Amino acid sequence: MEMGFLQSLIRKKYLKRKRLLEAKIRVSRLVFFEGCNLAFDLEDLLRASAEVLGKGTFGTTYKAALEDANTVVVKRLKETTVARREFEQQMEAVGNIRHENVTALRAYYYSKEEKLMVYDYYDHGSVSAMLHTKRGEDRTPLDWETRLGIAIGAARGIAHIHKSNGGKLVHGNIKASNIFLNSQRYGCVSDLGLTTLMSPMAPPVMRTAGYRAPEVTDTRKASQASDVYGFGVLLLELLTGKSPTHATGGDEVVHLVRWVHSVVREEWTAEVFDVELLRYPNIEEEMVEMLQIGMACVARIPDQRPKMVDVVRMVEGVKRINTGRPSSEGSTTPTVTPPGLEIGSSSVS
Ligand SMILES: Nc1ncnc2c1ncn2[C@@H]1O[C@H](COP(=O)(O)OP(=O)(O)OP(=O)(O)O)[C@@H](O)[C@H]1O
Repeated sequence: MEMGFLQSLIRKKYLKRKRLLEAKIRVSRLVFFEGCNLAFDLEDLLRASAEVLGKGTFGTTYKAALEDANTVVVKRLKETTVARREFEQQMEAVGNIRHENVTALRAYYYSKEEKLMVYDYYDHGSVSAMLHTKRGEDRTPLDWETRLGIAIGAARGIAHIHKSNGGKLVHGNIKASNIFLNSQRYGCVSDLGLTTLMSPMAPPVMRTAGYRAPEVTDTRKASQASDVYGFGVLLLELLTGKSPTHATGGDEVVHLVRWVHSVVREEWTAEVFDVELLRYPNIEEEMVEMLQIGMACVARIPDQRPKMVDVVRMVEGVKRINTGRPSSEGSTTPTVTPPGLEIGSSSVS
């Protein structure tokens, strides 16, 4: 539904405080990051016609069409008690990351009442939408090349995040709705660093729960190892075409990681793969290799998961199988073969 951005900001509980909010919001300014060639101020943003893209863990996300014809995405964060200094520090850490596989944070806004983050808009939608929208209907399937590009790009983006800010940065919310396609059709990771600011105390919603590493469910503390787990679930999602948590027809909710384990243990490995992928010739070996990497990333014990920098080499190696390109200079790609995943058991008929 189209509506003025200001209109959406002040509806419901903000209605009463409309005048106060309008006055206060004009005092603070949008803070832009270097290299951002967008030129607008808060007034423009408030005047823009906005469409709600969705409500997520940390707030509501809008697509805002500015009067200068630029379209941006504005994330309006839920109420949080986080102090200005802490918020600004985290925004600086995130906003200064410039990498082709990480969505650039263009600007942010902080006031006591409002916290906004401004990103580029991706008009193809998220990987989640590409994989799951209109299944069973007439749709163009996400081909294997694109899925490989998503995996490689996302891995590179996460690895870059992990070495940023003195190696201390954690994404904290890896999932398909936070991955987009960049102009080279490689994965691009969005929405980083918010868990640090706003650890959600409420139980995670179902669509987030499937990506959560087991240790995060107890401690609520995301880490680089839990990002690796989330990436592993993303790989399994790309391979199976199934959501991280999905219904089987009855009331039962199935977790993708458990489902993949059980299928691989009890049936042919080939049964796990997305039927939409079966039309592409000669990709079986690559899919099995990718499955092995995914399974290694979702190891239950955090210390047993590979580091993201190694995962990058592994997923890049998968692409080389088909292209026949030599592996990178003396690459020491670790090989991982979880039990029951021998290539011989993967006959796709
Ligand atoms: N830059 C963007 N361009 C296009 N669509 C976006 C962009 N950022 C987010 N979206 C989409 O907007 C919707 C809402 O996003 P939001 O990040 O608020 O929630 P989420 O991804 O579902 O959950 P979470 O808050 O846990 O990340 C999602 O469908 C997401 O894919």
